[in-house]
Amino acid sequence: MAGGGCRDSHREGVRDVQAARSDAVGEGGAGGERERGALSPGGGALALDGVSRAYRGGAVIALHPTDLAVERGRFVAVMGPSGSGKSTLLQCAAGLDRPTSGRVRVEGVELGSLKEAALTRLRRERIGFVFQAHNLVPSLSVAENVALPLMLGGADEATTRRAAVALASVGLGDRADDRPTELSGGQQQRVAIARALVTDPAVVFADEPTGALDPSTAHDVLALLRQAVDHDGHTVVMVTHDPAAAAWCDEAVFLAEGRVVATLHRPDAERVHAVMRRLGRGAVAA
Ligand SMILES: Nc1ncnc2c1ncn2[C@@H]1O[C@H](COP(=O)(O)OP(=O)(O)OP(=O)(O)O)[C@@H](O)[C@H]1O
Repeated sequence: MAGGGCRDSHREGVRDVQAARSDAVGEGGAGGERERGALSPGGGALALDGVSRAYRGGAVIALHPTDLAVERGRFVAVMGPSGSGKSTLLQCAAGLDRPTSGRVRVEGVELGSLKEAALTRLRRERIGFVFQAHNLVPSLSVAENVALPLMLGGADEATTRRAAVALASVGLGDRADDRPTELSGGQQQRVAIARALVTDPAVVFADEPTGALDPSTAHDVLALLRQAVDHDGHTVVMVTHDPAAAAWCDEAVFLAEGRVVATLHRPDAERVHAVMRRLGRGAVAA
């Protein structure tokens, strides 16, 4: 269960890097190059340990060595200006990209230790993805789209049943036989969420899941993700530019120039805006 019911008793405010590091490690913020997201002392669903990513032989450092731990049953926003390293962090954390240094663990399994086939299997079975462009397969029915991650491991009656349950959980149980194109943008994104949840993954990574939606539809999609966390114990890590979206989360982690520079516990849109303004242009959605 995410965050308990003490939202108002944890107004910690914005912390600078030094304070965030101290909170995370529970000690006096000794130096070093790493930046920590102060989310969980014990890890759980996801742990990044000194994860960095460089390009062009080190000429471009997209992500400096970063530590981040996300407990099970948490909803975490990753924010920051354009080019601050959000996608890089997400790609490394989700096993879509190999970090230049450091370790990523999903439920304690170190991704770097896996060969490509095992990593692919782990991504399919233990990680869910929701993208801005929901990537539904137009030639398949809604139910078949939801069942897709299960069908790659072989389709059977249980697969169909699980897909139906996932579809019902996003309120689209009656649209199982439709094609994705027969649904609205918001409904398609709900199908994508059902597909991400159907394997009961350790972590769902969402990259701007509401970026293409109007505010009201975005609200519904975020409420759905929140429900998946609160009611079903899912863990969601979401990249977003939108302070209103971040306000649905338990924590917001802010990146700037490839480093975690602030963490907000129980963020609200106003405080998120304040941090984003401080971080400068490109941080806030238009
Ligand atoms: N393949 C690559 N080769 C070289 N540089 C890259 C590559 N991918 C990303 N970068 C650089 O790494 C930095 C971080 O990029 P990243 O896409 O992670 O930022 P972001 O915060 O997700 O940005 P946005 O909000 O605009 O999507 C940027 O300076 C980017 O130009």
